[in-house]
Formats: sequence, C-alpha cells, structure tokens
Amino acid sequence: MDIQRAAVIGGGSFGTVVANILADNQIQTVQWMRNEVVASAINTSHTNPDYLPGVALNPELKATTDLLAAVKDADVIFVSVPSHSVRQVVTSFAAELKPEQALISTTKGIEHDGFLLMSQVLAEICPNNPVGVLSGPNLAKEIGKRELAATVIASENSELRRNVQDALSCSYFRVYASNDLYGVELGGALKNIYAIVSGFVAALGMGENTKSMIITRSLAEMSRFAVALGANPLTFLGLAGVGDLVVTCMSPLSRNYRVGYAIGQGKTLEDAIKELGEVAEGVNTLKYVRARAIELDIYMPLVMGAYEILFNGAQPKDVAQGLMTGDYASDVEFALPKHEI
Ligand SMILES: NC(=O)c1ccc[n+]([C@@H]2O[C@H](COP(=O)([O-])OP(=O)(O)OC[C@H]3O[C@@H](n4cnc5c(N)ncnc54)[C@H](O)[C@@H]3O)[C@@H](O)[C@H]2O)c1
Ligand SMILES: O=P(O)(O)OC[C@H](O)CO
Repeated sequence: MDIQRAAVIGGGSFGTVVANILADNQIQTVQWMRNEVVASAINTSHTNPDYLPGVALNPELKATTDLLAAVKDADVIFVSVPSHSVRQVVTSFAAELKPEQALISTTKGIEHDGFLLMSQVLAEICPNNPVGVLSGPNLAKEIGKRELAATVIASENSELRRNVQDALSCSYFRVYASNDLYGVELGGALKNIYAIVSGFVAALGMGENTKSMIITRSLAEMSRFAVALGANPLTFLGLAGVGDLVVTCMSPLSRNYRVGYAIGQGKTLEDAIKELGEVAEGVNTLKYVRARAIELDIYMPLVMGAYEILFNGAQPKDVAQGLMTGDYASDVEFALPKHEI
C-alpha cells in the first residue's frame, strides 16, 4: 500500500502541520475540521488563522467539514484531535472504513477509563485496521514554518511504518521508525506532565542546574513508569523519549509548559487553562498517571508533587523544598527507596 491519498482529522495546530507536510510531498490530502471559517481560509487563502497565523500552507491542501467525505478514499487517516475527543470522533466514521485504511494517532494523551493510550482506543474501535502512532519533539509552530525537525512513526505493522516514513519524510522533516508502539506513545503522553513542572521552575526563576536536574529526574521517573508497564527502556533515549521531553520542558511554545508557568506565577489552574485556549494534555494525564503509580506502587515523586500543586493548592516553592530534603509530605508510601535509580 503506497500512500497516495491521506486524511487528517482535526483543525488545530498539529493536524494542520501534518496535513501541510503531506501536501508538500504531493500526497492528495484532505483535512477535516468542525469550523467552516477555518476550512474556508485553508481552501482560499491557504492559512489557518486560528492556530498557525502567518504560516503559508501548501495551496494543494484541501479542508472540509464533511467527515465521511474526508476519510472515504484515504489510504491513511491521521487522527489529531485532543484525547478526550478521539473516541467520539473516530466512532463516528469507523463503520465506513475499509480494512486496508490505516489509522495513525498524533494525540499525546491517555483515556481515563482503562488507562488506554490512543492507539489502543483506535484498535478497539477499528479492530481490522492497521494502527500506528506519530510522536517526537514536534512543536507545531516551528514545523509549520518548515524549520528542521524529526519524529518517530511507531507501529507493529512494518509496511505501515515504511509507508508513513515515505509519506512524511521531506527536506525539513525526518521520520524514524520504531516497533515499540507502547513506549513511543507513552513517552509522548508522559512528558507533558514534566513540561508543566518545568513551567513552575521557570516561573520561580530557578537556575540552570535546577532545570537540568528536573529534566534528568523526569526522564528517570517517566522511564521507570513506562518500563513497569511494558515499554522498551531504549525508546526513552530516543526522539520520542528524551527528545520530546527536552523540547517540551524548555520551550514556551509548549502549551503544557505555559500552564505550569502560569500556575507558578500564582494563577489558578482554571485561569491558566482558560488563558491558554488550547489543549494541554498533561493536566489530565497527571491525574491518571498518579492514580496508576499509586495502584502499581511506582516511585514518582515529581508526579506526586505536581499533583499537590495543581489539584490541592500546594505552593510550588514548598513542594520543591520538600522534594529536595525528601520529607515532602505525601499520603503515598512507596516500596522503592527514595534515591534508588
Ligand atoms: N501542537 C503541537 O505542537 C503538537 C505536537 C505534537 C502532538 N500534538 C498533539 O496533537 C493533539 C492535538 O493537538 P493540537 O496541537 O492540534 O491541538 P489544538 O488545540 O491546536 O487543536 C485541537 C483541534 O481539535 C478540535 N477538536 C476538539 N474536540 C473536537 C471534537 N470533539 N470534534 C472535532 N474536533 C475537535 C479543535 O476544534 C481544534 O481544531 C494533542 O493531543 C497534542 O498533544 C500537538
Ligand atoms: O504544546 P504541547 O505542550 O502540547 O507540546 C507539543 C508537542 O507535544 C511537542 O512535541
């Protein structure tokens, strides 16, 4: 199956850049979105003014608000809506799919019920279709401007991996392949938590040593969690692990970092999310990962501290001090010694 026609589901920043790369590679691409005004702007002025203002999109990219028309003839369908909408949106076209049509999630989130990653949601709804995940250090606003970046396509289906590599690789986008679907996808979801933590650190004006400590300990913590759940530890040394963690923890372009920054400045979570006006997947991911870590007895002090700040009104400064001295009051006890790993 060569990819000649593609659909992208979602009219936000990342859906638009994926659709634009495909169009740059002469793949006939239709992007589906709910907003008719944005669809019309993409078709006529070749811009997405709501999410990527100032970015010139490929004039061959077509947008539509007709979901069934978008997916009908697509060899591959990229799903790029927030995690809380994936099940509903995919269910609304699943019955129309032919078994050879592949589904690729670009969504870095977790579904609460059953702690399902998005590829697992796709496989549950469309059990006969090949499934994959695209994840890596991919800030949409930079890729929209065609700045150089790399990503990972992960799937258990080697033909699908090769085809997506061919479809997306171009002069500004390099695509690596992995068969660790679970690890690649979990890396993309987990790093959002630590981007929020890095936002606190930046807002408090902490030093470069502190930032490095946070990123490094975040990597240890997220790898420990992922390996306990069955991921390959080597995945966390690659683009979808440390790569995505570093960019999201360091860039104010990250929405998760911005939420952490706003809270670090003293804003409420509600205000921080309202101000952002876009999705910050890490907020819900933090809740679900904390619950899972407690259930499985996995030592995750940064997750526990971040939860106290976001949902229990703790002060970032107090939590940071508690984490340093090891006597941070948590209602959770851990089997692992505190400084192990
Ligand atoms: N923006 C990035 O830099 C980036 C990079 C890589 C991955 N991602 C991931 O991609 C996913 C989407 O992110 P984004 O940046 O495009 O988000 P976004 O907030 O820019 O856009 C989300 C889009 O989905 C639409 N949407 C929401 N609920 C919907 C529903 N029920 N039906 C139809 N459309 C719906 C919104 O209207 C919006 O157009 C997220 O999980 C994110 O983690 C984002
Ligand atoms: O803006 P964020 O925080 O959702 O992060 C965007 C991408 O996931 C970075 O790879």
